[in-house]
Amino acid sequence: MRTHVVDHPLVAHKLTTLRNKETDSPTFRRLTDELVTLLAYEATRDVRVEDVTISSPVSPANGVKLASPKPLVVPILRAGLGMLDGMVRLLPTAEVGFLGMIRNEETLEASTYAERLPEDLSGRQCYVLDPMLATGGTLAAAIRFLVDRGANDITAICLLVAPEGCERLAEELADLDVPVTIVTAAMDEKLNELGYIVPGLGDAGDRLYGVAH
Ligand SMILES: O=P(O)(O)OC[C@H]1O[C@H](OP(=O)(O)OP(=O)(O)O)[C@H](O)[C@@H]1O
Ligand SMILES: O=c1cc[nH]c(=O)[nH]1
Ligand SMILES: [Mg+2]
Repeated sequence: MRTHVVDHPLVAHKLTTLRNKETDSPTFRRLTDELVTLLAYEATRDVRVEDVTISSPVSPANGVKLASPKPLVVPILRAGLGMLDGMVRLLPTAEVGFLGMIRNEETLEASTYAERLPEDLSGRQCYVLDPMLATGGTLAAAIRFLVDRGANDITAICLLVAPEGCERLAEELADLDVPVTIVTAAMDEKLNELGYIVPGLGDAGDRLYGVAH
């Protein structure tokens, strides 16, 4: 597993405002959207393209277009939905599949409550969207789900990751012969006793959409 922390002043600037507990929900949603587009720029460095020749107003020109099969973007509900628009702005031809997952706030175990994905993911480049990689349980389960469907090229975009979650993910995925890349705006310090990322930004889903319970 490869973890790529995007080191860019605009990313750091937007992330600082996201972390601020005074930032309201509309601003949080807008900044999430903007930040994802910056992270997606890095995450799609290896997106597959094919050669094309077009005619400019002046002469023929060789170029590229996004290749088939189309990339698949998978937001993990709920909070990952806040990252979808920013991602498909960069990959307009991508298809979108959905995974609904929830972490039990007492046991910290992740469970899946909804799934709408293509049956066969072999040969597809998959981009998973989830703002928070905390204990890593949610992302590990999501990636296993995609691999069971045949995915073998997976990149996850997370706003924030915790070192404990990255370690667990690397261990849990060690038996899957599938390269996984994590692209993130920051590797934070640690998890607290409630499984929240420190300093983190709080509950991403609640800050995007309001308190769920
Ligand atoms: O790495 P983990 O310890 O598994 O935690 C991370 C998960 O927790 C949050 O989702 P949550 O369960 O709060 O659902 P929500 O998106 O509906 O708020 C977050 O969006 C991740 O999916
Ligand atoms: O810090 C955290 C951990 C899990 N889920 C969140 O939304 N935030
Ligand atoms: Mg939540």
